Amino acid sequence: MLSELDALTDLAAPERPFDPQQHALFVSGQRCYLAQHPHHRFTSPIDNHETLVNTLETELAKCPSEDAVVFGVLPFCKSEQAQFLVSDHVQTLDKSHFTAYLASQNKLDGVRFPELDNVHHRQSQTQYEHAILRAKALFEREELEKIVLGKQVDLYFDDALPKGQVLANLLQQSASGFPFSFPTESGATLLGVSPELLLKKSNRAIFSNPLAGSAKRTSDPAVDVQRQRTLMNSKKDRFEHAVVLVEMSQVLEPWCHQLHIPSVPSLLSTATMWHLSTEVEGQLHTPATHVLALANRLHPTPALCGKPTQHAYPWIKALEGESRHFFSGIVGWCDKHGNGEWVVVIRSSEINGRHARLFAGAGIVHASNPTAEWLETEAKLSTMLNALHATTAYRQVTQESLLETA
Ligand SMILES: C=C(O[C@H]1C=CC=C(C(=O)O)[C@@H]1O)C(=O)O
Repeated sequence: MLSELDALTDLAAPERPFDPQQHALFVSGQRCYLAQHPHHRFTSPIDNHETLVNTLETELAKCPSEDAVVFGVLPFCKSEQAQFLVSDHVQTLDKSHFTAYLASQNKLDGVRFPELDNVHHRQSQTQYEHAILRAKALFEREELEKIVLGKQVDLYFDDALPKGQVLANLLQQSASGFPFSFPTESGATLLGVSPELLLKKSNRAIFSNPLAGSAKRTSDPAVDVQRQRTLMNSKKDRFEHAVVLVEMSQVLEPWCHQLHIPSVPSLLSTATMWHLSTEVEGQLHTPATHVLALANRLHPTPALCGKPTQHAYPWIKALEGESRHFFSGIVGWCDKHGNGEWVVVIRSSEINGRHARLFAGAGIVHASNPTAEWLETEAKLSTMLNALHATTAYRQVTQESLLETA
Protein backbone atom coordinates (compact mmCIF):
# COMPACT_ATOMS: atom_id res chain seq x y z
CA MET A 1 0.00 0.00 0.00
CA LEU A 2 2.86 2.36 0.79
CA SER A 3 4.17 2.03 -2.77
CA GLU A 4 0.61 2.30 -4.08
CA LEU A 5 0.12 5.50 -2.08
CA ASP A 6 3.36 6.85 -3.47
CA ALA A 7 2.26 6.04 -7.01
CA LEU A 8 -1.01 7.96 -6.74
CA THR A 9 -1.23 11.20 -8.67
CA ASP A 10 -1.08 14.23 -6.40
CA LEU A 11 -4.19 16.30 -6.04
CA ALA A 12 -3.73 20.08 -6.30
CA ALA A 13 -5.93 20.67 -3.23
CA PRO A 14 -7.81 18.49 -0.74
CA GLU A 15 -11.28 17.31 -1.73
CA ARG A 16 -12.80 19.41 1.07
CA PRO A 17 -11.49 22.18 3.39
CA PHE A 18 -8.98 20.73 5.83
CA ASP A 19 -10.48 20.53 9.32
CA PRO A 20 -7.94 19.77 12.10
CA GLN A 21 -10.88 18.83 14.41
CA GLN A 22 -11.95 15.99 12.10
CA HIS A 23 -9.23 15.10 9.63
CA ALA A 24 -5.85 13.45 10.13
CA LEU A 25 -2.62 14.37 8.35
CA PHE A 26 0.77 12.69 8.15
CA VAL A 27 3.60 14.12 6.06
CA SER A 28 6.55 12.08 4.87
CA GLY A 29 9.13 13.69 2.59
CA GLN A 30 7.21 15.71 0.00
CA ARG A 31 4.03 13.64 0.44
CA CYS A 32 1.05 14.64 2.58
CA TYR A 33 -1.27 11.76 3.44
CA LEU A 34 -4.68 13.11 4.26
CA ALA A 35 -7.61 11.28 5.86
CA GLN A 36 -10.74 13.31 5.15
CA HIS A 37 -13.25 10.45 5.10
CA PRO A 38 -13.19 9.10 8.65
CA HIS A 39 -15.15 5.81 8.61
CA HIS A 40 -15.00 5.21 12.37
CA ARG A 41 -12.85 5.62 15.47
CA PHE A 42 -11.65 3.02 17.96
CA THR A 43 -9.27 2.63 20.86
CA SER A 44 -6.98 -0.25 21.80
CA PRO A 45 -4.71 -1.25 24.66
CA ILE A 46 -1.06 -1.45 23.63
CA ASP A 47 0.35 -3.68 26.37
CA ASN A 48 -0.12 -6.80 24.23
CA HIS A 49 1.27 -6.76 20.69
CA GLU A 50 -1.04 -9.50 19.34
CA THR A 51 -4.18 -7.83 20.74
CA LEU A 52 -3.14 -4.53 19.17
CA VAL A 53 -2.55 -6.02 15.71
CA ASN A 54 -5.75 -8.15 15.87
CA THR A 55 -7.80 -5.08 16.82
CA LEU A 56 -6.32 -3.09 13.93
CA GLU A 57 -6.99 -5.86 11.42
CA THR A 58 -10.56 -6.41 12.66
CA GLU A 59 -11.37 -2.71 12.53
CA LEU A 60 -9.85 -2.28 9.07
CA ALA A 61 -11.82 -5.29 7.81
CA LYS A 62 -15.06 -3.41 8.69
CA CYS A 63 -14.15 -0.92 5.97
CA PRO A 64 -15.02 -2.37 2.54
CA SER A 65 -12.44 -0.31 0.65
CA GLU A 66 -9.13 -2.04 -0.12
CA ASP A 67 -7.50 1.39 0.23
CA ALA A 68 -8.70 1.91 3.82
CA VAL A 69 -6.01 3.27 6.12
CA VAL A 70 -5.79 3.63 9.90
CA PHE A 71 -4.24 6.78 11.36
CA GLY A 72 -3.44 6.67 15.04
CA VAL A 73 -1.47 7.64 18.09
CA LEU A 74 -0.02 5.34 20.76
CA PRO A 75 0.62 6.77 24.24
CA PHE A 76 4.04 6.70 25.90
CA CYS A 77 2.81 4.46 28.68
CA LYS A 78 1.89 0.85 27.87
CA SER A 79 -1.00 0.86 30.35
CA GLU A 80 -2.85 3.64 28.48
CA GLN A 81 -5.02 3.34 25.34
CA ALA A 82 -4.12 4.13 21.75
CA GLN A 83 -6.58 6.08 19.60
CA PHE A 84 -7.24 5.30 15.95
CA LEU A 85 -9.25 6.72 13.10
CA VAL A 86 -10.09 4.56 10.04
CA SER A 87 -10.43 6.31 6.71
CA ASP A 88 -12.02 4.86 3.54
CA HIS A 89 -9.25 6.24 1.44
CA VAL A 90 -6.30 8.56 1.72
CA GLN A 91 -5.57 11.54 -0.51
CA THR A 92 -1.98 12.29 -1.30
CA LEU A 93 -0.89 15.86 -1.89
CA ASP A 94 2.44 17.40 -2.64
CA LYS A 95 3.72 19.13 0.51
CA SER A 96 4.22 22.52 -1.17
CA HIS A 97 0.73 22.37 -2.74
CA PHE A 98 -0.85 21.52 0.60
CA THR A 99 1.14 24.23 2.41
CA ALA A 100 0.03 26.84 -0.15
CA TYR A 101 -3.56 25.58 0.08
CA LEU A 102 -3.57 25.81 3.91
CA ALA A 103 -2.02 29.28 3.87
CA SER A 104 -4.69 30.54 1.42
CA GLN A 105 -7.50 28.84 3.40
CA ASN A 106 -6.32 30.69 6.49
CA LYS A 107 -6.04 33.98 4.60
CA LEU A 108 -9.66 33.59 3.40
CA ASP A 109 -10.70 32.90 6.97
CA GLY A 110 -9.04 36.26 7.92
CA VAL A 111 -7.31 34.67 10.89
CA ARG A 112 -5.85 37.00 13.56
CA PHE A 113 -3.21 35.12 15.47
CA PRO A 114 -3.96 35.11 19.22
CA GLU A 115 -1.41 36.51 21.66
CA LEU A 116 0.24 34.61 24.48
CA ASP A 117 -1.29 35.56 27.83
CA ASN A 118 0.24 33.17 30.30
CA VAL A 119 2.81 30.35 30.69
CA HIS A 120 2.77 27.59 33.28
CA HIS A 121 5.79 25.30 33.52
CA ARG A 122 4.31 22.13 34.96
CA GLN A 123 7.86 21.27 36.12
CA SER A 124 9.92 24.31 37.14
CA GLN A 125 13.62 24.57 36.28
CA THR A 126 14.49 23.82 39.91
CA GLN A 127 12.28 20.70 39.95
CA TYR A 128 13.67 19.50 36.61
CA GLU A 129 17.30 19.92 37.68
CA HIS A 130 16.53 18.25 41.01
CA ALA A 131 15.03 15.27 39.12
CA ILE A 132 18.28 15.00 37.14
CA LEU A 133 20.30 14.88 40.37
CA ARG A 134 18.03 12.11 41.66
CA ALA A 135 18.49 10.23 38.37
CA LYS A 136 22.27 10.56 38.70
CA ALA A 137 22.05 8.90 42.12
CA LEU A 138 20.34 5.96 40.37
CA PHE A 139 23.22 5.73 37.89
CA GLU A 140 25.65 5.61 40.85
CA ARG A 141 23.73 2.65 42.26
CA GLU A 142 23.79 1.08 38.76
CA GLU A 143 20.00 0.86 38.66
CA LEU A 144 19.93 2.80 35.40
CA GLU A 145 22.32 3.71 32.56
CA LYS A 146 20.13 6.34 30.93
CA ILE A 147 16.78 8.03 31.51
CA VAL A 148 14.92 10.58 29.38
CA LEU A 149 13.37 13.28 31.54
CA GLY A 150 10.67 15.49 30.09
CA LYS A 151 8.66 18.52 31.06
CA GLN A 152 5.29 19.84 29.99
CA VAL A 153 4.46 23.50 29.53
CA ASP A 154 0.98 25.04 29.36
CA LEU A 155 0.51 28.12 27.18
CA TYR A 156 -2.68 30.17 27.39
CA PHE A 157 -3.57 32.55 24.54
CA ASP A 158 -6.08 35.41 24.45
CA ASP A 159 -8.24 33.60 21.89
CA ALA A 160 -8.80 30.15 20.37
CA LEU A 161 -5.76 29.01 18.42
CA PRO A 162 -6.29 28.65 14.65
CA LYS A 163 -5.07 25.06 14.29
CA GLY A 164 -4.97 25.23 10.47
CA GLN A 165 -2.69 28.27 10.68
CA VAL A 166 -0.44 26.58 13.25
CA LEU A 167 -0.19 23.57 10.92
CA ALA A 168 0.61 25.84 7.95
CA ASN A 169 3.37 27.48 10.05
CA LEU A 170 4.80 24.06 10.97
CA LEU A 171 4.85 23.02 7.32
CA GLN A 172 6.45 26.30 6.23
CA GLN A 173 9.18 26.29 8.86
CA SER A 174 10.17 22.60 8.50
CA ALA A 175 11.99 21.56 5.35
CA SER A 176 12.62 18.15 6.94
CA GLY A 177 10.86 15.96 9.49
CA PHE A 178 7.37 14.53 9.66
CA PRO A 179 4.58 17.06 10.25
CA PHE A 180 1.39 15.53 11.62
CA SER A 181 -2.05 16.50 12.86
CA PHE A 182 -4.34 14.08 14.68
CA PRO A 183 -7.74 14.93 16.22
CA THR A 184 -8.00 13.21 19.61
CA GLU A 185 -11.20 11.97 21.22
CA SER A 186 -11.16 14.78 23.79
CA GLY A 187 -11.61 17.40 21.04
CA ALA A 188 -7.95 18.48 21.16
CA THR A 189 -5.60 18.22 18.18
CA LEU A 190 -2.14 16.74 18.45
CA LEU A 191 0.09 18.79 16.14
CA GLY A 192 3.80 18.79 15.54
CA VAL A 193 6.82 18.01 13.36
CA SER A 194 8.64 14.92 14.52
CA PRO A 195 12.27 14.67 13.46
CA GLU A 196 12.43 10.98 14.45
CA LEU A 197 11.23 8.02 12.36
CA LEU A 198 10.64 5.04 14.63
CA LEU A 199 9.67 2.61 11.88
CA LYS A 200 8.63 2.58 8.27
CA LYS A 201 7.68 -0.74 6.71
CA SER A 202 7.05 -1.39 3.03
CA ASN A 203 6.53 -5.14 2.48
CA ARG A 204 9.87 -6.70 3.45
CA ALA A 205 11.83 -3.47 3.85
CA ILE A 206 12.08 -1.60 7.15
CA PHE A 207 13.69 1.75 7.94
CA SER A 208 14.28 3.56 11.17
CA ASN A 209 16.11 6.76 12.05
CA PRO A 210 16.71 6.96 15.80
CA LEU A 211 18.02 10.26 17.17
CA ALA A 212 19.72 10.91 20.51
CA GLY A 213 22.33 13.52 21.38
CA SER A 214 21.46 17.15 20.67
CA ALA A 215 22.79 20.67 20.24
CA LYS A 216 20.90 23.90 19.68
CA ARG A 217 21.38 25.53 16.29
CA THR A 218 22.36 29.15 15.85
CA SER A 219 22.05 31.67 13.00
CA ASP A 220 25.83 32.29 13.05
CA PRO A 221 27.16 29.81 10.42
CA ALA A 222 30.64 29.53 11.95
CA VAL A 223 29.28 28.83 15.44
CA ASP A 224 26.73 26.39 13.96
CA VAL A 225 29.57 24.39 12.34
CA GLN A 226 31.46 24.41 15.64
CA ARG A 227 28.39 23.05 17.44
CA GLN A 228 28.15 20.18 14.94
CA ARG A 229 31.79 19.26 15.61
CA THR A 230 31.36 19.49 19.36
CA LEU A 231 28.26 17.27 19.21
CA MET A 232 29.95 14.70 16.99
CA ASN A 233 32.93 14.54 19.38
CA SER A 234 30.95 14.59 22.62
CA LYS A 235 31.51 11.34 24.55
CA LYS A 236 28.37 12.00 26.59
CA ASP A 237 26.17 12.38 23.48
CA ARG A 238 27.79 9.43 21.66
CA PHE A 239 27.04 7.25 24.71
CA GLU A 240 23.42 8.53 24.85
CA HIS A 241 23.08 7.58 21.19
CA ALA A 242 24.82 4.19 21.40
CA VAL A 243 22.49 3.01 24.19
CA VAL A 244 19.51 3.47 21.82
CA LEU A 245 21.08 1.44 19.03
CA VAL A 246 22.09 -1.48 21.23
CA GLU A 247 18.50 -1.81 22.43
CA MET A 248 16.97 -1.40 18.96
CA SER A 249 19.24 -3.97 17.34
CA GLN A 250 18.26 -6.50 20.02
CA VAL A 251 14.57 -5.98 19.20
CA LEU A 252 14.97 -5.94 15.40
CA GLU A 253 17.50 -8.74 14.83
CA PRO A 254 15.16 -11.72 15.41
CA TRP A 255 12.71 -10.30 12.83
CA CYS A 256 15.21 -9.57 10.07
CA HIS A 257 17.41 -11.64 7.79
CA GLN A 258 19.38 -8.51 6.97
CA LEU A 259 19.92 -5.59 9.31
CA HIS A 260 22.28 -2.72 8.61
CA ILE A 261 23.21 -0.36 11.46
CA PRO A 262 26.15 1.98 10.71
CA SER A 263 28.76 1.88 13.47
CA VAL A 264 29.24 5.67 13.51
CA PRO A 265 26.32 8.15 13.76
CA SER A 266 25.80 11.01 11.34
CA LEU A 267 24.30 14.44 11.96
CA LEU A 268 20.72 15.42 11.27
CA SER A 269 19.45 18.98 11.45
CA THR A 270 16.01 20.42 12.06
CA ALA A 271 15.30 24.15 11.75
CA THR A 272 16.36 24.57 15.39
CA MET A 273 18.49 21.56 16.51
CA TRP A 274 21.36 19.27 15.57
CA HIS A 275 21.03 15.58 16.45
CA LEU A 276 23.17 12.49 16.33
CA SER A 277 21.34 10.21 13.92
CA THR A 278 21.62 6.66 12.59
CA GLU A 279 19.81 5.32 9.53
CA VAL A 280 18.83 1.71 10.18
CA GLU A 281 17.73 -0.53 7.30
CA GLY A 282 16.56 -4.12 7.33
CA GLN A 283 14.80 -6.87 5.39
CA LEU A 284 12.14 -8.81 7.27
CA HIS A 285 11.91 -12.61 7.25
CA THR A 286 8.15 -12.24 6.68
CA PRO A 287 6.69 -9.38 4.60
CA ALA A 288 3.32 -9.90 6.36
CA THR A 289 4.77 -8.72 9.71
CA HIS A 290 2.57 -5.83 10.81
CA VAL A 291 4.35 -2.47 11.13
CA LEU A 292 2.80 -1.93 14.57
CA ALA A 293 3.77 -5.40 15.81
CA LEU A 294 7.34 -4.25 15.42
CA ALA A 295 6.94 -0.53 16.19
CA ASN A 296 5.14 -1.34 19.45
CA ARG A 297 8.01 -3.66 20.42
CA LEU A 298 10.54 -0.92 19.75
CA HIS A 299 8.45 1.71 21.52
CA PRO A 300 9.58 3.36 23.71
CA THR A 301 13.25 3.23 22.70
CA PRO A 302 15.89 4.63 25.09
CA ALA A 303 15.67 7.84 22.99
CA LEU A 304 12.42 8.53 24.86
CA CYS A 305 12.54 6.27 27.89
CA GLY A 306 15.85 4.87 29.14
CA LYS A 307 17.90 1.80 29.83
CA PRO A 308 16.89 -0.68 31.13
CA THR A 309 13.43 0.22 29.80
CA GLN A 310 11.46 -1.53 32.55
CA HIS A 311 13.39 0.30 35.30
CA ALA A 312 13.27 3.68 33.56
CA TYR A 313 9.47 3.61 33.05
CA PRO A 314 8.35 3.92 36.71
CA TRP A 315 11.15 6.39 37.46
CA ILE A 316 9.99 8.68 34.65
CA LYS A 317 6.48 8.88 36.11
CA ALA A 318 7.90 9.43 39.62
CA LEU A 319 10.46 12.07 38.62
CA GLU A 320 8.25 13.98 36.15
CA GLY A 321 5.27 13.77 38.51
CA GLU A 322 2.61 13.20 35.83
CA SER A 323 1.71 11.10 32.80
CA ARG A 324 3.05 12.07 29.39
CA HIS A 325 -0.07 10.64 27.67
CA PHE A 326 0.63 10.94 23.93
CA PHE A 327 3.86 12.96 24.28
CA SER A 328 6.80 10.71 23.38
CA GLY A 329 4.32 8.14 22.14
CA ILE A 330 4.15 7.36 18.42
CA VAL A 331 1.91 8.67 15.65
CA GLY A 332 1.43 7.37 12.12
CA TRP A 333 -0.61 5.20 9.81
CA CYS A 334 -0.96 1.63 8.54
CA ASP A 335 -2.91 -0.11 5.81
CA LYS A 336 -4.57 -3.49 5.22
CA HIS A 337 -1.21 -5.04 4.27
CA GLY A 338 0.44 -4.10 7.57
CA ASN A 339 2.61 -1.47 5.89
CA GLY A 340 2.96 2.02 7.34
CA GLU A 341 5.07 4.66 8.98
CA TRP A 342 5.32 5.67 12.66
CA VAL A 343 7.22 8.60 14.17
CA VAL A 344 7.86 9.70 17.73
CA VAL A 345 5.51 12.34 19.22
CA ILE A 346 8.07 15.04 20.03
CA ARG A 347 8.39 18.72 18.98
CA SER A 348 4.62 18.72 19.25
CA SER A 349 1.72 20.11 21.20
CA GLU A 350 -1.83 19.28 22.14
CA ILE A 351 -4.05 22.22 21.25
CA ASN A 352 -7.54 22.78 22.59
CA GLY A 353 -9.22 26.17 22.29
CA ARG A 354 -6.86 28.85 23.63
CA HIS A 355 -4.68 26.30 25.43
CA ALA A 356 -1.59 24.57 24.03
CA ARG A 357 0.39 22.01 26.01
CA LEU A 358 3.98 21.47 24.87
CA PHE A 359 6.47 18.75 25.79
CA ALA A 360 10.25 18.53 25.64
CA GLY A 361 12.62 15.94 27.04
CA ALA A 362 16.35 15.23 27.16
CA GLY A 363 18.39 12.06 27.53
CA ILE A 364 20.13 12.01 30.92
CA VAL A 365 23.30 9.98 31.50
CA HIS A 366 26.00 9.97 34.16
CA ALA A 367 27.86 12.89 32.53
CA SER A 368 24.78 15.14 32.16
CA ASN A 369 24.85 18.70 33.44
CA PRO A 370 21.40 19.60 34.88
CA THR A 371 21.32 23.22 33.66
CA ALA A 372 22.57 22.27 30.18
CA GLU A 373 19.81 19.63 29.94
CA TRP A 374 17.16 22.19 31.00
CA LEU A 375 18.43 24.57 28.31
CA GLU A 376 18.30 21.71 25.77
CA THR A 377 14.61 21.15 26.58
CA GLU A 378 13.99 24.91 26.24
CA ALA A 379 15.63 24.82 22.79
CA LYS A 380 13.48 21.84 21.79
CA LEU A 381 10.32 23.86 22.57
CA SER A 382 11.26 26.28 19.76
CA THR A 383 9.63 24.21 16.99
CA MET A 384 6.19 24.68 18.54
CA LEU A 385 6.83 28.16 19.97
CA ASN A 386 7.76 29.40 16.49
CA ALA A 387 4.66 27.80 14.94
CA LEU A 388 2.54 29.43 17.65
CA HIS A 389 4.19 32.84 16.99
CA ALA A 390 4.97 32.83 20.70
CA THR A 391 8.78 32.72 20.92
CA THR A 392 9.33 36.35 21.97
CA ALA A 393 6.34 36.48 24.34
CA TYR A 394 7.39 33.15 25.90
CA ARG A 395 10.92 34.43 26.59
CA GLN A 396 9.51 37.63 28.09
CA VAL A 397 7.02 35.83 30.34
CA THR A 398 9.59 33.27 31.54
CA GLN A 399 12.23 35.98 32.19
CA GLU A 400 9.69 38.00 34.20
CA SER A 401 8.72 35.00 36.33
CA LEU A 402 12.43 34.26 36.92
CA LEU A 403 12.90 37.84 38.17
CA GLU A 404 9.86 37.49 40.43
CA THR A 405 11.21 34.32 42.06
CA ALA A 406 14.77 35.74 42.40
C1 LIG B 1 12.78 13.72 23.95
C2 LIG B 1 13.07 14.53 22.94
O1 LIG B 1 14.10 14.29 22.06
C3 LIG B 1 14.67 13.01 21.90
C4 LIG B 1 15.00 12.90 20.45
C5 LIG B 1 16.19 13.40 19.97
C6 LIG B 1 17.22 13.77 20.85
C7 LIG B 1 17.09 13.59 22.19
C8 LIG B 1 18.19 13.96 23.14
O2 LIG B 1 19.27 14.35 22.67
O3 LIG B 1 17.99 13.92 24.35
C9 LIG B 1 15.92 12.90 22.78
O4 LIG B 1 16.28 11.57 22.95
C10 LIG B 1 12.29 15.75 22.68
O5 LIG B 1 12.52 16.42 21.69
O6 LIG B 1 11.39 16.05 23.51
